[in-house]
Amino acid sequence: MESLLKKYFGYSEFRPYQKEVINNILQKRDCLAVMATGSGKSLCYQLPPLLVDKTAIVVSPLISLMQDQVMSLKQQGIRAEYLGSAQTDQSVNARAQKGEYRLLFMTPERACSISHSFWSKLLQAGICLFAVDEAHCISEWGHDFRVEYKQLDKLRAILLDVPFIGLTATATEKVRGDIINSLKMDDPYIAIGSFDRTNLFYAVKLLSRSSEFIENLVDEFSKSLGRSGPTIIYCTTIKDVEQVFKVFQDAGIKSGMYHGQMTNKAKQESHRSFIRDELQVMVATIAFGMGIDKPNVRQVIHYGCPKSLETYYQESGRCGRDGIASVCWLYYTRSDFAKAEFYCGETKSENQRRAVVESLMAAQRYCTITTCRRKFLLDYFGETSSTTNCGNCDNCLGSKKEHDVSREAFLLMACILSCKGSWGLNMPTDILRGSRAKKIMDNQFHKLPLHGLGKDHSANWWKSLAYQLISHVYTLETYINSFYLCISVSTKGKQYISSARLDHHPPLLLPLTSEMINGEEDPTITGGDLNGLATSEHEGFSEAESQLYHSLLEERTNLARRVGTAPYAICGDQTIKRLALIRPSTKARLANLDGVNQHFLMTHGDHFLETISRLAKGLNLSLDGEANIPVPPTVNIISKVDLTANSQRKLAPAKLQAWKMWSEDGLSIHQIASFPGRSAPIKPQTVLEYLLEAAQQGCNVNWTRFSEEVGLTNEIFMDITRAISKVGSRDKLKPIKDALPEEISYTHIKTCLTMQNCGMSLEMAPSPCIGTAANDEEAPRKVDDANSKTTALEVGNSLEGEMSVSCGDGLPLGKRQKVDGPEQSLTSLVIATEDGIVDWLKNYDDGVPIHDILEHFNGSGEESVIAMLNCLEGDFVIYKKNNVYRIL
Ligand SMILES: Nc1ncnc2c1ncn2[C@@H]1O[C@H](COP(=O)(O)OP(=O)(O)OP(=O)(O)O)[C@@H](O)[C@H]1O
Repeated sequence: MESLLKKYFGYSEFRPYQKEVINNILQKRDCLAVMATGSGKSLCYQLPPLLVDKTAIVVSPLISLMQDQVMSLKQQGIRAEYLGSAQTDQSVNARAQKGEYRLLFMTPERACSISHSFWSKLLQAGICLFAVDEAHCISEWGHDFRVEYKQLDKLRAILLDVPFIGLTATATEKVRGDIINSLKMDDPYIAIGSFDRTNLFYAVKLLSRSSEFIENLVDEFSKSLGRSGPTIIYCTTIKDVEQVFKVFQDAGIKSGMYHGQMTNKAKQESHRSFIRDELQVMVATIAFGMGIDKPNVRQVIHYGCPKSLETYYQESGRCGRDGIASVCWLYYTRSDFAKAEFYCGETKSENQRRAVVESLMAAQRYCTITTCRRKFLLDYFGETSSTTNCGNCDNCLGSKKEHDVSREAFLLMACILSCKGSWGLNMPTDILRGSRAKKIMDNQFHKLPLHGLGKDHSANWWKSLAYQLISHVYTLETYINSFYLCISVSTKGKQYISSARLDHHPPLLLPLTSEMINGEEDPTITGGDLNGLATSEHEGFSEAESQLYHSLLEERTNLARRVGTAPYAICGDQTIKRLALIRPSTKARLANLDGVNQHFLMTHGDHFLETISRLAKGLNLSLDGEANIPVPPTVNIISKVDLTANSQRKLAPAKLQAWKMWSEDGLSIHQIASFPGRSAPIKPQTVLEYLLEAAQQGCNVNWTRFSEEVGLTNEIFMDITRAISKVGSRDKLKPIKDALPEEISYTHIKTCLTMQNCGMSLEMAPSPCIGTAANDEEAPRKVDDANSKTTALEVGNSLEGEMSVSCGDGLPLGKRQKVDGPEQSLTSLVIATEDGIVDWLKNYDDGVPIHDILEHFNGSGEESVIAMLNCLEGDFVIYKKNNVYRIL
């Protein structure tokens, strides 16, 4: 499963719940996935068809959404299409029913009207799942109810044995129940992921709806231009869209607009330009809601509070779907909350009306709280969050000091209680401000002792206080007759009142909102907060890397234009970030990056490698920077010096020091162990291990000298080689030791294995050293092998001049790997070839670490095996995850 994830999507790991959902789908179980926007729900229905080679049907509410998904999937080398009126290719229908597409998208209307014969043919070809995307549209309790979604249950009777999958980012418990019932799901597997979009910064501000505000917004945006990334500005009315769009356009900012009164063609053009990064800003109504699949939107600004908290979560969730830090600003006016009646206009049932009103109230709360906004959102969606300070919203970051508002809170709550009956917030506010309006006089409220006691604060100040009291549950706001908000004092509030008197109140500390401090709605905007975004996106970049990142983004845009697709469909911003940070120089390194899939590598790999190399040179940046993922050295021919230098960097200081003392200073193992400069002597065995590891890592070792020191004779070397052959494995030392005479020690075995690991064949085996610790110049003795056909010494003799052998010595492969005659079977040396590696890796689903691969292919040198692995990786035949190689 992981292999296909890497091959098609470029990712090396599943995100939470993806694997579980996929496994359940494969077992044909219905599933409901409620996972945050941008959490990777799509993958749950995209991967199964590739795993089982059947078609996945995906029902999606909007043509534009389907078109974008199909475009991206095609860029990933996946056969995908959509059925619908906008489909211009006449052959799609016929090909679809033959099962030619792995993913087939359609609207709910289309799904319900498709002929029986289409379904039966496609069923014959194979349907692996029926996914309902944006499944909350099925529920009257959802914020986006669509009648046509309700019809989908009809398909259960046709698509027998096909698992149904509901996917949504926003579903309260009620909505979840509705989805399950409506789709007639049978004991579904339910995955409820976190709603927390940790990369999003949330902020809210009360605004004064004025041209001054919009101009300020444009100013602020212009300051961060070029760094702020694609932005959506959502407006609540078409009039606002047109006004905001005009100001942005007049300021020379590449902007587009999108609303329901535009022609389809104009909407499509606007949408297309935005996803192709031709526009910096899209000013839109909710019509540009879930239809936008662009993962690199960096800011979502709401000019006016949306009609529900679900809508806000969904729209703000368009931002930063690729996981990069992004910003969501909401500017609201109080009049936004007086629209309940308007929003209920099209509702059909009392249930729907209540749902609409409750969601609007929740949105209002979200705007007016002074506590953590993230926590509020999470609580609303039923997720318990332990933190009260997320550190990534305006309320958590702002230094809102608490003030004692006991007197004012007492007055307001006492006034609400005195009014009795069901009044909105205006009534107690007006009473406190000393109003003598008709409604006050008619109700005799001017005679209340509290009348006029709150003159020193504006009406808005009192309303803000009221919202604070609501969010701290001293007061409550409830709807009467669905639309009219009525304020009352909660039990907690009543307890407070009873503990206080007119002239003495226990302290009540609450943070003041900006409008309580500034007095009025504020036409200024955020004061540089939009700028903050640009910095966070470039976290971890040096100046030059940031330049490279932007040039690569530009390169991707140009490439996308040539190919006729959206830049994000070529690869995500995260991938471009990795490219700018790591700057791979070879295909293997490129393949190893998260986000790089086979299609990208094959289609654009060379182009990006060449671009990175050229741009990095111009910016004086080295290639192959430090990656989080360790990358094997791409060695074809590496000189001894290079390799040793490399290895030295990898060795721990103590080991490196031991190796230097032994090889450069000529000290013996014993001398090193008890070297006077050492704070405490170490065991000779430890020194020996250090030296063997240094050799494994590529440091030059004079094996003649080493063998002399450890008493490894030629006979012993041969005996060990034979024992390994008999045992059939090099994995464990004990069985090898048991197969040998007593006098042959573990040290001998380890030395012999290390020599083999270092690519030494018998041919290269240092002859005199394997003699009897005599001198190196001594003529080689002839040692009979078990079959007494030929001798190691005779073969080894020919290389006598190369007694000092380094691993990774750059010797021609053939020369190093050659093992003559019977020695080959005798020693079980396995020579690496690309096919051989692939065949062998096929046996290990969980992959094999490099160490084991080298150990298995003991007939080849480390660098040649790594070079082969690199080639295979670059060709997307194998891939590496957590330093383990697997077949793709
Ligand atoms: N396992 C993964 N590793 C890394 N990135 C992933 C993984 N799965 C998905 N993604 C990426 O996450 C981003 C969001 O994924 P996706 O579009 O599936 O989100 P979604 O949950 O369907 O969001 P929405 O509710 O907005 O439709 C995409 O860029 C996708 O490529």
